[in-house]
Order: sequence, then structure tokens, then C-alpha cells
Amino acid sequence: MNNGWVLPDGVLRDAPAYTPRMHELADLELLLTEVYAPLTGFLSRADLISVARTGRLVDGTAWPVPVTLEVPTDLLSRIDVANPLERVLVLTDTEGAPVAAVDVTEVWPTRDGMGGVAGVVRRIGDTGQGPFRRLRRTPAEVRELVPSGRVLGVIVDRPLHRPQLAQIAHAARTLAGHLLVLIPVAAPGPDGLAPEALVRCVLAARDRMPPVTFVTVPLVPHGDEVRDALLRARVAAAYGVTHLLATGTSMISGGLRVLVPRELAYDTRDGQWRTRDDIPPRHRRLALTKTEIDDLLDRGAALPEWHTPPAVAKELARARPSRRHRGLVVFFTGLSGSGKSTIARGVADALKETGERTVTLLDGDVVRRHLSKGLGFSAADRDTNVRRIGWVAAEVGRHGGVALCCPIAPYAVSRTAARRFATEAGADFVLVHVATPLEECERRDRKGLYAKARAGEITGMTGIDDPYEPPTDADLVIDTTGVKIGEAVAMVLRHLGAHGWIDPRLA
Ligand SMILES: Nc1ncnc2c1ncn2[C@@H]1O[C@H](COP(=O)(O)OS(=O)(=O)O)[C@@H](OP(=O)(O)O)[C@H]1O
Ligand SMILES: Nc1ncnc2c1ncn2[C@@H]1O[C@H](COP(=O)(O)OP(=O)(O)O)[C@@H](O)[C@H]1O
Repeated sequence: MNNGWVLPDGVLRDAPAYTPRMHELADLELLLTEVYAPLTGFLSRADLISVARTGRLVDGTAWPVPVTLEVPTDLLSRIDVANPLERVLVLTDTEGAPVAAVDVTEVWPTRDGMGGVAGVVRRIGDTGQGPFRRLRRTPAEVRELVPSGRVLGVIVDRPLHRPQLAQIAHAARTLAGHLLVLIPVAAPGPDGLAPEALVRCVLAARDRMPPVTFVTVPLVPHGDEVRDALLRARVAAAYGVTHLLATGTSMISGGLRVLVPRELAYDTRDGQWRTRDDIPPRHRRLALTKTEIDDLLDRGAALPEWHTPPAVAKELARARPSRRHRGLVVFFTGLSGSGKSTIARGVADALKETGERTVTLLDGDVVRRHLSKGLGFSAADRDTNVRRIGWVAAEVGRHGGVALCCPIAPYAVSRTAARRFATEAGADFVLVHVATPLEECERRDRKGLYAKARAGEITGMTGIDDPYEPPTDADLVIDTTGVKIGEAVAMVLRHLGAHGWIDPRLA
């Protein structure tokens, strides 16, 4: 898309550059590939107000969601909207490679240090690489691939098991149309599956589908269920879908015809999936719920073949390995001297002795000497320190290892970030609050820091004159006062064993 907009190279070279946030990059790609047509850029303030009020742009075109770009104000100070040669903003991908230029026609303050930007976008570079990139087809490419006639669209944001596959096959047969499967990939799906894992699961069901074309779409929710459903329908229509298969509870069509599938159940008499009410109760097996499926996967049990094609089950088991094989971050938080390192070391030793898991210990001193070298104890530095630890721990978890982290981690936001990093990496996260009270930590005062802080020789000591926010989301709380070290370690091992992360006999 270049919108007839030609610029001298020098203008692009000197223009300020910015990497938008993930959801903005997703919108950008949909603008550039004309999936969002007739939109050609990020919306103006007047359009945003109009969309919020009426679901229409100022010119009356129906448009369901805000499509916005926010940029730091210091970059905006280099933009002069009155001068076409000085109002160009270059947008780069997460690696910093230029993707698009915005012809900025309006800017306005949004929140502290950030401003909204409106303007037409033009592609100036590739949107880059990524798994399954070849499936990011443009509407024009899809139209080439799909035979003329009716097109049944299904937006697949969860793995397909036999009941959904039977619904799709039935709808395609009824419609006598080609099947177009759209897979949203900009962010983890509602089941928390990484996009590439979702695509693998969907492709694994390919031979159970009627003739089909797959497209991955960088579609992210914009925060309103009804409007997002309208957007999905619009996007489907842009790809040439004529009929949309309703999934979940959403029956919103946005002008498309919608097919509402019946609830199917498994008939044990002949192994067919058919309308639930057509099967006598004693021969009827209902589809497994998400909780039942997760529970089977967590325990490493095979998903039953009557419910899930083996190829899909295999991909799901890879995406969500049993807890005994899944990455795990055990994150200890508490005051200095509460016992975090001592307990973590005991847990590490126990795991190393059995050899059942690989262990990385991200201990305070070592971390501060290497990973966080140069950081101090200001709020910002502590936050950076904890996020770095959380990031590294998540990478350990991504590869199936156990990471044990023991920073004070006084701030809830930093701990929440660490939890998010782990979850996004497909690992589990256990927060252990070592809740030994200050008096006991101070009594231990292994490094003499509390005494120094009381004497006023040092400042900013956690618990004395620096804050500690006790967690409200701890999975395990241990006060080590009067507790033997071995018992505190055993409490953690028991918790890990009871929830399936390690052999319960280890405790
Ligand atoms: N001002 C101040 N406040 C708290 N702690 C201090 C401070 N200055 C140095 N130390 C020593 O540093 C250790 C804590 O570092 P952390 O990396 O765990 O802290 S944080 O999570 O970044 O807040 C901690 O060690 P541990 O006792 O092993 O926790 C302290 O001994
Ligand atoms: N049940 C217990 N668990 C852990 N540490 C204990 C326990 N009882 C006494 N301690 C002592 O408390 C101190 C805790 O120090 P450390 O593990 O370095 O704390 P932190 O890492 O939280 O700063 C150690 O000297 C340890 O021997």
C-alpha cells in the first residue's frame, strides 16, 4: 500500500523512528495488507470519538474498533504536522527494521509522556520473519487460492478436537463451499497457547477437514467483546468469506451470514459425533471441557482418541507437556535474611540428587555480581533487577528446566512481570513468600546490614526505611521462625510434589 504518497529518500532517513507496541504492530500489518480496508491509517481523534459513540467513522463508514498509535512525546516534538516533509514517522518492527512510514496529520496528548498519532501508513519494508510467516496471506493472495463461490470462514483460536471438526465438516457440506480457516496469531490465544503451537495444532487436523485454505492473521482483541466480534467478521469478509461459522457464544455477523452449529456429542454405538439430543443419554459422551483436557495434559495422560485425533493430541502434548516435564519458575520473595537462599539451595540440592529436573539457581549475590552488575537499590534498579531475573528464569522454563529465584523482590509489579514472562514462555510459576517477620530477620542479621541501617550508617534498607509489599498472590507462605531448614525445604518440595511438578516421594 503506498496511498500515492511519494517521499524523497532523505526524508525517510532523517525521520524519527519508533517501534510500536505489539497490538499496534498487529493493527499496522492489517492496515498495510488492506485487511482493514477502507482504513488507510491510524484514526484521527474525531474518528475515534465517532467510532466510540456510533461504531462509524466521521464519514459514516461502519467501523467497530479504535485503531490507534501512541508514541513518546519527545519523538512527537520532532514532527511538524503542517509540513509534509517534516511529519513523517518511521515505524520499525521489534528488531528495529523499518516497516512503514506514517504521514502524521494529527497529534494529541494521551497520557504521561505519550501522544496519539493519526495518519495514513505506507509500507517501506518487509514485515519480517516469524514462524509460519508463509501463512500470513494477504486478502488478494487468498482470493487467488480460493475457488469462486461460497466460502465458509472459521476463526480458529483454539485447537480443534473431533466435535469442532465434525461441526466444521457438517457446515462446509451444508454450504457446499470452500473452507477458509483464519488463525489469530498476534498474541497467545484464549487458552494461553503460543501462536506457533496453535498453528501446529490446527494444521495437525488438516486431513480431517474438507478442502481448506489456512491464513494466519495478526488479530488482537481491542477490549470490547461485541466490537471485536464485529471486527473479526469484517476481517473474514476482507478475505472473501461469505458465511461465518459461529464459534463459542459469538453469533455476531457484521453483515455476513452466520451458521450456528449444533452441540454435538459422541455416540458410543457407532463412534459418530451427532446432535446431542439425537443420542440416548446412556450412549452419549459429551465433549471434554477445557479443564478436563488441561488436567489430562498436566498429568501426562493421553487425550482419548474418541475425542481428539492423535496428531492433534501429539501437538497439544508438545505445547503443554505434563507438569513433570514442563518448565517451572519457583520465585522466592521476602526480606533479607528471611531464608530465601537457604531454602532455594536446599530445594536445588534435592532436585539435583534425584536428577529428575535440571536446575538453575538465580541467587541474589551471584545475580548482582553478573546479570545485574552495576545496579543499586533504588526502586527503579530493584525493579530492573527483578525483571532481569524473571526474564532469565522464563527462558530456563521455556526449555523445560526449573529456575529457582531468590531476590527480595519488594514490588508487586516486578513480581507480576516475572510471573507473566514465565507464563508467556509456557512455564509454570510458583510464588513462595518467605514471610519471616522483620524482628526475626533482624535478629539473624547475617551481614550486619540491619544493625547498620538502625545506626543510620546505611539508608534504603528493605524493611527499615525502604518498602516491602507483601504478596497477595503467593502460592505458598513460609514463616521460618522456629522452623528447621530441612522442614522449610520439605514444605516447598511437598507443594511441588502435590501439584505434579516433581515426584511426590521426593518430599
Ligand atoms: N538497601 C538494601 N536493601 C536490601 N538489601 C540490601 C541493601 N543493600 C544491600 N543489600 C543486600 O542485597 C541483597 C538483596 O538484593 P536483591 O537483589 O535480592 O534485592 S532486590 O530484589 O533487588 O530488592 C540482600 O541480600 P540477602 O540477604 O541475600 O537477601 C542484602 O544483603
Ligand atoms: N527454617 C529456615 N529456613 C531458612 N533459613 C533459616 C531457617 N532457620 C534459620 N535460618 C537461617 O536464616 C538465615 C537466612 O539467610 P538467607 O537464606 O541468606 O536469607 P535470604 O536469602 O532471604 O536473605 C540463614 O543463616 C539460615 O541458616
